[in-house]
This record gives sequence, C-alpha cells and structure tokens, in this order.
Amino acid sequence: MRSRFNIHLDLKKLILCLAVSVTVITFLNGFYSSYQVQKQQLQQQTFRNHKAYAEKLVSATERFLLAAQQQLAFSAKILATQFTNENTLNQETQRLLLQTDSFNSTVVVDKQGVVLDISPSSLKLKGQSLDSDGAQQALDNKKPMISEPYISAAGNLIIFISHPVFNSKGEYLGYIGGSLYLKQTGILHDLLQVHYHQDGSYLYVVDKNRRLLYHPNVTRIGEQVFNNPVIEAVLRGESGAQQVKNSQNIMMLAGFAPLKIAPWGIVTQRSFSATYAPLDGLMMNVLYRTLPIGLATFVFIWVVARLISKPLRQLAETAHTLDKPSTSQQLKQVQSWYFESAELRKAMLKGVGLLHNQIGLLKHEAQTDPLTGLHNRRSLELMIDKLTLHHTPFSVLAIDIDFFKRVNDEFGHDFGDIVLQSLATIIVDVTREHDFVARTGGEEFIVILPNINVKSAYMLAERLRMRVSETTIQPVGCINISIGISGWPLQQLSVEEVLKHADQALYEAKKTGRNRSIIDAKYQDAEFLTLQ
Ligand SMILES: Nc1nc2c(ncn2[C@@H]2O[C@H](COP(=O)(O)OP(=O)(O)OP(=O)(O)O)[C@@H](O)[C@H]2O)c(=O)[nH]1
Repeated sequence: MRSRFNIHLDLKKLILCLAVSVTVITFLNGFYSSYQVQKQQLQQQTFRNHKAYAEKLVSATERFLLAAQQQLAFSAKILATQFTNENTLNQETQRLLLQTDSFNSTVVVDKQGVVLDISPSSLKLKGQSLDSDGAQQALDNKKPMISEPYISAAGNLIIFISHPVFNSKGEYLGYIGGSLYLKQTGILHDLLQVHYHQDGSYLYVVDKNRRLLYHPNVTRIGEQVFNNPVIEAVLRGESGAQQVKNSQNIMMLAGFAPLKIAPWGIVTQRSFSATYAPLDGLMMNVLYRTLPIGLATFVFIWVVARLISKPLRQLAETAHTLDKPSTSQQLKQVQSWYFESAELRKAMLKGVGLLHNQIGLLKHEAQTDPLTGLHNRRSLELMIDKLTLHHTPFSVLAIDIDFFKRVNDEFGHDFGDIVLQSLATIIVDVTREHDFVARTGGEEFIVILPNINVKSAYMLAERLRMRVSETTIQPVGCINISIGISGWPLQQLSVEEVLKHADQALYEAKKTGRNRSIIDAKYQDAEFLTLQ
C-alpha cells in the first residue's frame, strides 16, 4: 500500500528535526524567561531607585525651604527693633540676598504693603505698594508662609517665602520676604538640577494646583498638568512608584514623594526605552555565550542521530534485496548496537533464512520429478545449457521400459509406479555421481554422461540394461529396457537434434526387438567425442 504521505524523511532527519526543535524551543523559552526576569528586576530596581530619589529630593528641598524660613526669621528678629532704620533694612535685604544665596530677590514691606527696601535695588520697587498674590497673602496671614506660585510685578514666575515682623510689644510691623524665580537659576533650581541624572531620568516639582514649579524644560515651568495619575497620587500625599505615560505619550517608570512643608510633590522618572536599553546588550551577551554550547549540542545531536539511524538504514536497505543470497552476509555486517535494531536484525536474519529455505525448496520441486526424485525435463534443459555453455562434451542415453503398458494393465498403476521408482534407483546406482539422470515422460528416462564418448556410453547402457533385466521387482518380476544413444557435439548438430538422434536410436531399438542398446546411425563411426 502506498503511504498516505509521500514524504522522504529518514529517521536521522526526524531525530535531528525533533532534537533541534526541542533545543531551539528550550533555548528561546530560556532566553525569553531570562529577558522577562531581567526586565522585571530592572523595573523593580528603577522603581525603588526613583522612589528613594524622590524622597531624598523632598528632604533636600524641605531642608532648603526650612533654612530659607529660618534665615528670614533671623532677619525679622533683627528688624523688630530696627524697622524704621533704612540702613538696617538695606543691610538685611542685601545680606539675605548675597550671603544666603537662597533668594533671587529680598524685600521688606510695611503693614500697608509698601516696599521699605528691596534687593537688588535694580528692581526699583522701593516706596511702591506690592499687590501681588504673595504679598497680599503675607499681609493677610501675618505668619511665616510659602506662597503659591504667581506672576510678579516684574513679570517673573515667583514663589514668595515670607516671615512677619513684630515689635517687642507684639505689634505687626510688616514682613520680610524672599522670592524664588522659578524660571531662572537660583538655589532651588541648582538643588534640583544638581541631581539631574544623565541616564535619561528627569524630575519635576508640582504644586497643589498641578502647576509645574520645576521642570528640566524651563518653558514648561508654570504649566498645569492634568490627568496624570502620578501627580494625583503625590498630591494626595502618597509616595511610591508606578508606570505612567508622560505628556509626550512616552511610557515612564516614575517614583514620587510629597513635601510636608509645602503642598508640593516631586516626581522623578525615566523612560522605558532608557531603562531597558542595557537589557539588549545583556541579552546579546547571553546569546553569544549560549551560542557555542548550542552549536556543540547540535553537533552532538547530529552524531547521535547518525549512530541511531545507521543500523536501521542499513537494515532498511537490505530489506529491498531479501531474496539475494548475499543478504544474510550483509545483515550480519550491520552493527546493531542497541536493543531494537539488534532484535530487528535477528528477526530479519531468521526471516531471510526461512525465505531462502523456501526458495530452495520451491526450486528443488520445480526441477524434480515427484515420483522418482530424479531431475525433470526443465532441470534437464538447464543442465544441457550449462554443459554447452562450457563446451563440455556429453553422451545421451534415451531409456524406455519395454511393454510397460502390460505392467500397468496386469498389476495396476501403483505397481507401475514402483517399477518406475525401482528403475530410477538402478539408473542412479549404475551411473557416476556427476552423471545426470532425468525422467522426461511416462516411462522415459534421459541420462546425460558428461565427458563420455558414445562408445563408452554404449558400454554403460549395456551394463545398465543387463542390471535391469537381472533385477526382480516385486511383485512385477523382471523388466527390460531399450536404450538409444547419441552424443554432443557432432558435426554441426544442435542439442535438440542430438536428443532427437537418441530418440531415433531408441525407436530403432524398439523396432528391432527391444531389450537392447543402439547407437544412433550417425555415430556409428565415432570412436571419441571431440570439441568442435
Ligand atoms: N504406472 C504408471 N504408468 C505410466 C505413467 N506414465 C505413463 N504410464 C504408462 O506407461 C504406458 C506406456 O505404454 P506405451 O507407450 O504403449 O508403451 P509400452 O507399453 O511400454 O510399449 P513399448 O514402449 O512399445 O515397449 C502406458 O500404459 C501409460 O499409462 C506413470 O507415471 N505411472
């Protein structure tokens, strides 16, 4: 039956395919898992770092704001007794501006909101009323405060830190304050800029109105940012870390922490691509390191596949020629080194043995006369072909039982068979081992005598005839035979003609009284046979 799949895959290729697929899948799975684990670790690490970083910046910023408030408190104490002394006012505003380096400008304002002194003086606001949000808040609150960001009279985005000034009787005199220009360099800017990472991380500070107080992109300072879950979380007073999409729709890993001293929050973040960039190199490294082992595994599998498939392939190839005599030898040479192939070889050897026995038996039956066990006509033809092929001369005896019909008629067919078998035994007994005896018809026999001339053949025929006539076959008694003799080669006669001449001589013997041997007339003068 034809295979449903006409695929020319051999075992070696199948093993190789299977093993390579398993190896590649295992490798890819390992590679992918390792990538995912590394990525997760990197993400966790980045979250931890950024949260810690945001908290650290919160504490640094709070320290700075606290220090600024303390500096203002110190000045307010001095001004409590010197509020009308212009020199002292000027000294304090300048000292705060230059010594502390905390503010972009400093100012002393009386309780009506009029500027008593301002540094730098280039701002030219002395004597003017301040009506900015920060100034108004400071006057209204009469306590230390940090304002919300607002646009100053000079057009700067400002945060104003102020401290009230009370005299010894506790009367409110005004306040002293310092402003931080959010869009310009200053201590707050420096503080946050110093910490700015060069690895793709950045941070921003946001106030309760979701307004950016600090951002590395200065143009965005003052901008309000809505719908940002990280900003919402930090303004709720939470600190932590999470993934977030920034305003440019870039995925970020963010850490965040709120300030306590002001309603602000600090967010530090890094893009996915910057975070995971080292992974590419790492994974390439893994690939390079795994490659030699992978190649070695492949070679190992290839060799093993060859070893496993070799005996089976040899057995499969031998299976095509089971009827050849050399098959057994070929099977014995197959090195079946593992159980299944060894068993298969054993079974094939057994099968081949049985097959050859069967073939031999059939061959024997095809060339044997079943009654006498002598060669039959087919076998006779093969023998003659062989002799003529090798130019081996031979003589022919054509033998026939005289009046055999009478035996059958008188004793029955079965006893007739016994006579035939007895005659066969006598012929084999009288002839030599390498002479060829065949039963070619009912009671007709042909004997081929290789390398025997017709004269010697005649003498053997006579010996045979005498022996037959002297042998008693129970219950038939004695029988006689007639023999015609010819030989090959003779002149240009073919083998068929030679056999015909033996028949003619036999006919002659019958005609001239039976129980005799006659050499065909053509051979009367032939003393010896010679090759032509
Ligand atoms: N028992 C037996 N008889 C056979 C067999 N084959 C042929 N015969 C018989 O052999 C006989 C041959 O008879 P004929 O051809 O008349 O020859 P014959 O009686 O021997 O007479 P001649 O040959 O002239 O001497 C026939 O009776 C056949 O039936 C066989 O296998 N067994």
